[in-house]
Amino acid sequence: MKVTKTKLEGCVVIEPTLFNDERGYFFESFNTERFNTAIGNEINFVQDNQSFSTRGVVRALHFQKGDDAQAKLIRVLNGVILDVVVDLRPHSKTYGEYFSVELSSENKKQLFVPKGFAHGFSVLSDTAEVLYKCDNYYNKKSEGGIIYNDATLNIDWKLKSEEIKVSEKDLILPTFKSALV
Ligand SMILES: Cc1cn([C@H]2C[C@H](O)[C@@H](COP(=O)(O)OP(=O)(O)O[C@H]3O[C@@H](C)C(=O)[C@@H](O)[C@H]3O)O2)c(=O)[nH]c1=O
Repeated sequence: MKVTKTKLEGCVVIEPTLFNDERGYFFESFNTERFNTAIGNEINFVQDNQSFSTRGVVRALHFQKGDDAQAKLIRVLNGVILDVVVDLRPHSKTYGEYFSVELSSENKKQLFVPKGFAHGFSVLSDTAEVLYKCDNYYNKKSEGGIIYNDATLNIDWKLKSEEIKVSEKDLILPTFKSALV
């Protein structure tokens, strides 16, 4: 497996080793030992989430607060997404910066996002199924978020503004500046 660091310390892109033969392909989509070695930390994933979305959907930008903060490992079963993370760690040298990467069923890339980041994605294919592991359980009371089109972050979701579809819940999220005070 190939592990590539990103400009945001702790966020890494993982590309599993693929075994092709006349039947098709095989790969280990997750291996605790290899994963922990790759990121240099011991992560205990406790919840898997799967979502299906159509082109233009933007699910963003989400995080859980305090003790409920979640590290996530994201991959795509079908389709293409632009996965986006924003560094919310106050003492980080990349605080307030974002990183994006295309994850697809074709490239089989996975993005590991440690605690301390907001996460979201846009759907660039007709449909997309996204699967991600979390190292903490969902807690509605701890949910936090930032509006997807925040002017300070200025995220390029690789979609035309008229095709973007956002949930009612996500449309009323605060700005980056007001979310963190
Ligand atoms: C996230 C989550 C939601 N739910 C429920 C709450 C709600 O009724 C329904 C849909 O929830 P949401 O609208 O929050 O789903 P969604 O907008 O897909 O939220 C997810 O977005 C991506 C980008 C993330 O990073 C995730 O952590 C999560 O925040 O599912 C759970 O039961 N468990 C969970 O872990």
